[in-house]
Amino acid sequence: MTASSKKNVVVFRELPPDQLARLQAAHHVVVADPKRDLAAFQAALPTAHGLIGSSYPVDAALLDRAPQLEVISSVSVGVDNYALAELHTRGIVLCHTPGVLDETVADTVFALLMATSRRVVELANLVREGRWDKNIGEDLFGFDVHGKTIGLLGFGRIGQAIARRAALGFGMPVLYHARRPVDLAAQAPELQGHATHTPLNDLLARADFVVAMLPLSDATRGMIDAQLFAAMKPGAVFINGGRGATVNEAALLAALDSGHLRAAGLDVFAKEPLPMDSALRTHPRVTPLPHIGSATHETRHAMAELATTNLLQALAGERPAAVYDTAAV
Ligand SMILES: NC(=O)c1ccc[n+]([C@@H]2O[C@H](COP(=O)([O-])OP(=O)(O)OC[C@H]3O[C@@H](n4cnc5c(N)ncnc54)[C@H](O)[C@@H]3O)[C@@H](O)[C@H]2O)c1
Ligand SMILES: O=C(O)[C@H](O)CO
Repeated sequence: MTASSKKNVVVFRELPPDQLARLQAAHHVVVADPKRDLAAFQAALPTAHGLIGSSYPVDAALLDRAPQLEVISSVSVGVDNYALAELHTRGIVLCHTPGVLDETVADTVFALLMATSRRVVELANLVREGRWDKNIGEDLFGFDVHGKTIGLLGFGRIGQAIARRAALGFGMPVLYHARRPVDLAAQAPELQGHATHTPLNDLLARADFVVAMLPLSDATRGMIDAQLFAAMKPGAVFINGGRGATVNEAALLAALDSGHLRAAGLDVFAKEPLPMDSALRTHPRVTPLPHIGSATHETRHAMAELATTNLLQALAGERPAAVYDTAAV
């Protein structure tokens, strides 16, 4: 890399040292997290050719401050933080991290299935708090996971990884709702005979576990509302591993409080971190997690590595490994 071909990169969320070093070897790098030092971040934008980071909204006003921007590399698979149409209009490439986190996020979702149905957190607290003074009674029994029907809202990369665990590990029939049926023979032959594309209301009426693994878009914002909760089987468990804003949280609380839903396991919320006054934080039948779907050492490193590769490729004028098609929105 010659001095003249070096470009200006702004790292707006911490990267592992080895990935930061890859960027620094090739380009001029400024590390500026807008949540810690907004002024430093904004000062770096006018000359930035590339941005890399996550969990920060990139809107038209921010893009106006960055007239030289060529590429944004998100260290996430979800792209709901980015003004997609603006990026398309301005010819700015958007990269993300599909694939490398599928199995880890599916593990997290399964942890929520197990925790909600077997009351893991509630019963661990009983032991911790010194309340295990006799054998537990039926009032604290759980609900089997194996053999139950799972209904997936969203059957993409991660939805299919959840389906593999459910069908092949736990003997669960899989129903799914997606924008279009998946060609299982070509894309997921191991799920042939196990997973069925199902009309939404039919899925909701039959599933013991309804698992949302949807991206957030204009079409999915607030999609899981009072009507959908009412259509779920009485006693169903609801799990959300996609994005919080796909759910109407007041409607979810009402479905829990009426006893219609057995429990909910949530990794994502409409507002994150979850506000202290949210009833979801302390509800006895909600297992809340702090958006940890992909949060293992191995997977977060793999995401950072892919995002760094994407950025380096784009700045070198090559097609990055994982480009998000902003024209498709
Ligand atoms: N909790 C976490 O930490 C975590 C981690 C990774 C991803 N996610 C979220 O999960 C989402 C899904 O990731 P993926 O890699 O599986 O994506 P994907 O693009 O492979 O799959 C998305 C699925 O949703 C379906 N879908 C999209 N819009 C729909 C609509 N309007 N109605 C019905 N179905 C619709 C698609 O048909 C597809 O089946 C991400 O966009 C991200 O928001 C969360
Ligand atoms: O979209 C993703 O990759 C996860 O939600 C982490 O932000």
